[in-house]
Amino acid sequence: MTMALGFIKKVFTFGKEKPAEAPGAPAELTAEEKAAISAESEPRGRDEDLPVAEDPVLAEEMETAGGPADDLSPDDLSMVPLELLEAEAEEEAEDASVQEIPASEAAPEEEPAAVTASATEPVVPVLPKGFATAEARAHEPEAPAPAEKLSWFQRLKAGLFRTSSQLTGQISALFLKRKLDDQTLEELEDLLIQADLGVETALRVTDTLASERYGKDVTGEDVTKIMATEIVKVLKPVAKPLALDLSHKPHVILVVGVNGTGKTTTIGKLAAKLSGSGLKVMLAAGDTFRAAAIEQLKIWADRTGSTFIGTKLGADAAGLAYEAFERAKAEKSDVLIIDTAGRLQNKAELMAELEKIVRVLGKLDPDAPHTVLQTLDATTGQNALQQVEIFRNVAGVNGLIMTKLDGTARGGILVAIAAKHKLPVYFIGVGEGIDDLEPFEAEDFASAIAGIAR
Ligand SMILES: Nc1nc2c(ncn2[C@@H]2O[C@H](COP(=O)(O)OP(=O)(O)OP(=O)(O)O)[C@@H](O)[C@H]2O)c(=O)[nH]1
Repeated sequence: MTMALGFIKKVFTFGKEKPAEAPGAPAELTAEEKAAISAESEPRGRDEDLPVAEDPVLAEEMETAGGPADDLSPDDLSMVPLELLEAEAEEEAEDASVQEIPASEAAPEEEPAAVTASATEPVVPVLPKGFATAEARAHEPEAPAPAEKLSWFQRLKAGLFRTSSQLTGQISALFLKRKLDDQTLEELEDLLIQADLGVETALRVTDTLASERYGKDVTGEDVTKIMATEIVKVLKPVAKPLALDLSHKPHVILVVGVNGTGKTTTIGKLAAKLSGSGLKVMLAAGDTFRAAAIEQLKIWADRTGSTFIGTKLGADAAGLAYEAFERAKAEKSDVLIIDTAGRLQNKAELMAELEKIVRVLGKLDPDAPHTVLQTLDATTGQNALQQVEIFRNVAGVNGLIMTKLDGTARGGILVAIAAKHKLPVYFIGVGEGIDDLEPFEAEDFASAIAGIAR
């Protein structure tokens, strides 16, 4: 209970205190750590420091592992405008000008609340906020204190400032001294689609508005309120805690997504939450494509007190995943999180690798991987919608985490993704720090996009 309370304290004091770490570990990357992960482009040979996994899968299996899932024909795949997506992503990254955040948006500094507990009480793992046991999904700690909530919300609002300021400015201009008619409704629909919210949500907003206010005067504020309400309706069903079935020992989480979307960092943040609540966590470096990714995960394992398993650069990722699962079972780990490569540059290889990982895990437990999480970079806009399409078909993604909602995010796309895919969104990333991962809250997100105070 001491540990559980300790963790709850960390969740409740989010943004106020140093992150949960292994004793003695530094809060930020040290110069050595940064140096260790900086040489990412240089391929290297066998890493003597890392445990090496044998490949339990026959070479011929690998050859037969290619090809898309049933509902994704090769034609579908060739239709995915990959080069276009990548070019778009680069363009978007270049375009993303840094927004100045008003001083009033700054998060206030607060002192963490003191929490005490008896050291003699038995350790009962209580899952962190944002997780639930399979039996009791609703088991969550109490709501955070209002001041803390404000701090977290301000960060999200700052991240979505670009989206909200542009959108609310355009909406106000549109409805300046104009009645609600077909013309304004059409223009509003265009604005909402341009903000990445998707056609479905845009139509929800205009339909509601038309049914309530057609022919009447409306203000920009009226419209943004209705927009926020409709966004909540889309997001609420997908804002769920990540259910862990700890009877699996381990519950296996496979993390997939395009490279650079924040897989490794998110794994580190998840590991911090889970190990901080007393669970035994193992991290497996299944991104064998990049030396820096292996090193980076090892650093996260050290920082979070998790067990690390890696292999040499270029080794078979499925072999590593299989060995990690065997070892996690033997060591009775509660949760095994497997990192993967996300290079979309070679779709066929990526698909073959991900399919093979899923297949070999299934040899040890037909239900594994129990969770397949995809990370999405909030700065990529429309691109993210197609990424979900691809990885859902290839790896059976059953949950999402959106990262980088702290910078110049284009968060509207999460609404379009929720409307289309209806996949649970478990967490959102709001920074590079170890505790910059928050459970996804529909109302907060909708208010931040609509620029509404909460
Ligand atoms: N600002 C911000 N940066 C983030 C967030 N999450 C990850 N990053 C940064 O994004 C960059 C890429 O993150 P990684 O975790 O390496 O991404 P990855 O998907 O594992 O990338 P590969 O290893 O290349 O496949 C790093 O510089 C992270 O620090 C976030 O929520 N906010």
